Amino acid sequence: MSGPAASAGGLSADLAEALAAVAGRRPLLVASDYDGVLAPLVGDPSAAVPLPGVAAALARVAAADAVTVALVSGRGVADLRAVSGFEGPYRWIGSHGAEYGGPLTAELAGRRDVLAEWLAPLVAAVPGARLEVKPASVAVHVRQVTDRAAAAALLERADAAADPFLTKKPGKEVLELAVTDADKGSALLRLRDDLGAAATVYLGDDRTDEDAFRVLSPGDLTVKVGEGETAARYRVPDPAAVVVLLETLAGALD
Ligand SMILES: O=P(O)(O)OC[C@H]1O[C@H](O[C@H]2O[C@H](CO)[C@@H](O)[C@H](O)[C@H]2O)[C@H](O)[C@@H](O)[C@@H]1O
Repeated sequence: MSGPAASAGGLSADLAEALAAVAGRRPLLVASDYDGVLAPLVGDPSAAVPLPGVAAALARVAAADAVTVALVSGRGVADLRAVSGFEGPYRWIGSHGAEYGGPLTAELAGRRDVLAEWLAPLVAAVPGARLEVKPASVAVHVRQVTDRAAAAALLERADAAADPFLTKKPGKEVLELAVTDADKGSALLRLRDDLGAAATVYLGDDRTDEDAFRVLSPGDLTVKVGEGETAARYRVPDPAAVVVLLETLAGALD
């Protein structure tokens, strides 16, 4: 991954150069994760709103000729649309890739509901823990659990009891148990192929984004937001730097 040398606006000089280079490739796919990238992490998932400037920068990028913007989230698409407030000609990929072109089947919802019913009493027993029922998964959130030992024990219990037909998706202060094996990497490749994209930009901050970073090629541009090991080529410190990155990309595309 690139070194820390900073340029104007807080982007490293090599990232700024890479953005200028990728802006010349069309069709171009610009895809981003949501939580922790376009919206800072907060205690209540329903309060995670985009940073000022994000919506305008995304719209500028999407207005460029032969550029597609995609939102690729662990959230369900309906939730992502509502919480982000984004409106634009975007591709919406939710539930870690399980929601690609429309809603999921009732059969999957039934399996998810059984799972939610089983997890509910475990979560209710831990003050501050939160159960989020999503289209293809159930998420056990512990960000607001002050007893950290109890938080860890809850996540371990949910992890250990999950049957082999579920896909475990650990994330930031959360463990999701999914009823599909979809992942962001497979969804991103599908979208890239559907669009015939010559290059892809992907921004992400969490473990599930590593699936996307890993499937992309050296000619693509991958950016990890924040600390931690990553397969991404570049790094920015936080969502505020993502706004600068998107504005820089929009400027290069104009
Ligand atoms: O793929 P993403 O768009 O990054 O979504 C990942 C998960 O994001 C949400 O949880 C995370 O953000 C919350 C709000 O800031 C935070 O409270 C929580 O601790 C984080 O794990 C969302 O609630 C999940 O459904 C997404 O899968």
